[in-house]
Amino acid sequence: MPMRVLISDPLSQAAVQIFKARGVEADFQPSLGKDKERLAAVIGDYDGLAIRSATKVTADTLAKAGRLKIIGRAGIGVDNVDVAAATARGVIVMNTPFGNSVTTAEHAIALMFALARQIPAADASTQAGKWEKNRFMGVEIAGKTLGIIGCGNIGSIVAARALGLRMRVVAFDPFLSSERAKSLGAEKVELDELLARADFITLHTPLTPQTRNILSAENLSRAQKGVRIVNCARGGLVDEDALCRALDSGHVAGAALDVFSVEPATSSPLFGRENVVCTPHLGASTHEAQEKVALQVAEQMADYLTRGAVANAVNFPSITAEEAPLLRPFVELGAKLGAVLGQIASAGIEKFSITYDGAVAEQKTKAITAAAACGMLRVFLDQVNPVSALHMARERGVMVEEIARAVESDYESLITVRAVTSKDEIAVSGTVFHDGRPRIVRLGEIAVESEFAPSMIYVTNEDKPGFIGRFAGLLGDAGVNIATFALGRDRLGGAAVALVAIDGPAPPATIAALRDLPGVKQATALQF
Ligand SMILES: NC(=O)c1ccc[n+]([C@@H]2O[C@H](COP(=O)([O-])OP(=O)(O)OC[C@H]3O[C@@H](n4cnc5c(N)ncnc54)[C@H](O)[C@@H]3O)[C@@H](O)[C@H]2O)c1
Ligand SMILES: O=C(O)CC[C@@H](O)C(=O)O
Repeated sequence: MPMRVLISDPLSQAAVQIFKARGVEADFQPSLGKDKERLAAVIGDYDGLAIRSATKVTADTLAKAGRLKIIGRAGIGVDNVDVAAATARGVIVMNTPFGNSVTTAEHAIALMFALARQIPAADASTQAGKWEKNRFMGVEIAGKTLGIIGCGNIGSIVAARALGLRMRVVAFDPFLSSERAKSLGAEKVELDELLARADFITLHTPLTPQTRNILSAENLSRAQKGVRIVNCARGGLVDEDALCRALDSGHVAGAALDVFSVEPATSSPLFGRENVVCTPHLGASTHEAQEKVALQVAEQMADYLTRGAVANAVNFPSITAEEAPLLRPFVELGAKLGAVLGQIASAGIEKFSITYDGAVAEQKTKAITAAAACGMLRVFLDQVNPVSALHMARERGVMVEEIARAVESDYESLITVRAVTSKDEIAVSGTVFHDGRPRIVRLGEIAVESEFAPSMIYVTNEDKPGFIGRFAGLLGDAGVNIATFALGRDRLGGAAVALVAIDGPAPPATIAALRDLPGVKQATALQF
């Protein structure tokens, strides 16, 4: 039976030709993705689903997709796909990480000019026959400072364009090395400095727990008076209510938004303001970019469906069918240990190392290393996959080291991941017992044994009487149910760690309150 792909969003028709040429049947139904029920009714007939951003692939949709093997996103963000549910069902999710970068960077620059010269309001006024020459006084771009939050593919292109416009560029990105910043012609700074110096701020990060509301009321208040903000990345990076208040007070002189916390955004308190420019998530919408991403996604999907080749998958490590059963639990362990490092790191990671002790050192450790680096990077980058993780780490100036030793330890196999940050060094070790389940067995130098749970809290504190009672009491008062509680310390009265599995994600307010408990040095919510 021929492979069948459904194209449920408005992709370039060029994709259909590629599928046909590769012997894959393609149904082009570009508005189907907006109709959740119709999509659920037909999805069971397809091996592949090619989408942009309108189709929401939920766990419910996936539950009806018995035949589905692959979801191809013609674009970057896969936040409209429940990747965890797809992974659980063995469905590969792939994207096209670079095809629309230039186009989106150009949109950010276009929005910056629109803001600086009030072009939309001036256009409306002129076309209404008013000729209000004195009403629209703009600001010059040259000589101004552009603050780029998130300097990956798109942020780097924006930096190059801004330098060409004779702007000064400062960038905040925990994964940007000073050398890389220098080669881009930008100055690497911390967020506070960026806020204090930027005349224009442009956002180019994925939406993650760390970046949600990165422009919060507090951070907006730290920005220069008269700052102008551009968001072409993801809704949710800017606190929209706080932005309204800052625009009302005049602290923020203007904002240009391509993305919104709820999309489609058909109403918003931000609408109707002269100093706000809005576009309906058009960042990637050029003929050139759409042609590129459609061709690329069709090639990648056809390659997988006809030859089993995987490229740009966000949820699939490269392991052969024979290696899979032996390697899978260690790959899972590596990914989770990496995710711990990424989440507890308090500063940019400069070096990442992974040490294999015992039997695991004889395995195909490259796949585990890739999974571990991917787990760490995925905290910061939404399109990283195990195949690209090491390349992306190096590209961001992170040194990666792998050490395999056939030495004896307390465990048959022990994996330790270690990160050197600009502030400190952190390490976490784990193993897989005979039940096949990965466990943490050491945090830093402190032994502590815990299985992984979807939501956990990691705390480091001074080993003093009364701490555990206060800790558990605080969680209880916040309605947070403890599933398991693992403790360790280096010596009586020394440094202690707690690793607590909880039922559901930790509320940020609870984590903040934990940090205020006497003796607590660090409290971090972990998600796996
Ligand atoms: N508006 C659109 O139509 C459109 C089009 C394409 C991409 N996008 C979005 O633009 C964003 C950037 O895309 P990209 O291809 O440049 O991604 P990228 O992964 O190449 O770059 C993202 C950068 O953000 C940095 N980052 C992560 N967490 C951070 C944090 N807490 N603080 C500061 N920096 C952080 C990463 O280190 C990385 O360098 C994505 O969210 C993507 O979905 C939007
Ligand atoms: O497909 C689109 O129009 C938006 C794409 C963009 O948000 C992306 O993440 O690539």
